[in-house]
Amino acid sequence: MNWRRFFCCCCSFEEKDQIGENKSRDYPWEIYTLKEILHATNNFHDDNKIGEGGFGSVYWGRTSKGIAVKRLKGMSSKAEMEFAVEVEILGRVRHKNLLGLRGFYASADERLIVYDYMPNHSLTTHLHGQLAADCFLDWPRRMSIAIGSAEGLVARKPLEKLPGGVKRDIVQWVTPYVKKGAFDRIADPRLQGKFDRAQLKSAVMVALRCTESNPENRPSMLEVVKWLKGGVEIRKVVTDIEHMLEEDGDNETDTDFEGFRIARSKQFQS
Ligand SMILES: Nc1ncnc2c1ncn2[C@@H]1O[C@H](COP(=O)(O)OP(=O)(O)OP(=O)(O)O)[C@@H](O)[C@H]1O
Repeated sequence: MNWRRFFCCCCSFEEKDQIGENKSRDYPWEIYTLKEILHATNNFHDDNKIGEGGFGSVYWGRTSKGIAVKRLKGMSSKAEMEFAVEVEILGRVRHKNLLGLRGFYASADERLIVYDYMPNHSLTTHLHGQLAADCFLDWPRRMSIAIGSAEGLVARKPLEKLPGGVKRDIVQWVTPYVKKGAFDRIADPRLQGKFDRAQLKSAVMVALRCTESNPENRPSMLEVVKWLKGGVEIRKVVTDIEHMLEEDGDNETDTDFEGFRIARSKQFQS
């Protein structure tokens, strides 16, 4: 995108188009002008860049508190979807365990999402990114993060079920191992076998229920929390999924999944 054009465009929009218009106060957004965002991020200066995701770059900014601004690249339908999903989901939840959305901006050629700045980075960074080597998350901490995140999603009633479109490749990868009961092979190799097998099995089964193609069959987040905490109903969930997988048969070729697993292990070892 042409920077000069963007800057001019901001000037003309800044008084009218505010970030995260929140007239109804249904959402806990703060109101920013685009000028504030540009000022906070030093006009999206390279020195302020803190990360790069699949849909755009993320910049650190200074307002009264620290903010992180995701600037979506391109205006593809995928980017539009990412913007809508992120604003819709994070806009509805406000919880200490979830990343807070502070606002957003949308104009003809720009989509910006403003979050609280998280000095400890993302979970992905800790699990697979540059902090994976320095800061190892053991099994109890992983379980407590999973439960904490699910609790964060319970906090907001209208968002009882996760939306569809959750990454299918993970489900495809995990299914053959679940069918064989090979839960040890699903675990992150970096845990070196130090995890609670029953908890892992429950967590995987819950994840499978959450990614069922028919949204009606997916559990509410309240159920997810109960099951992850080891409520008695988890036994039924596990049995149901086992039956479902038995009926489904063993259609997949394991070779593809094995390749995926080896590549994943190498990634963790490197
Ligand atoms: N609120 C934030 N506070 C601090 N750093 C952040 C924040 N949001 C994102 N980042 C940094 O920017 C990086 C990219 O984030 P982004 O959300 O764009 O992508 P992602 O979640 O890593 O991947 P994808 O876009 O594929 O979902 C993160 O890995 C993280 O290091």
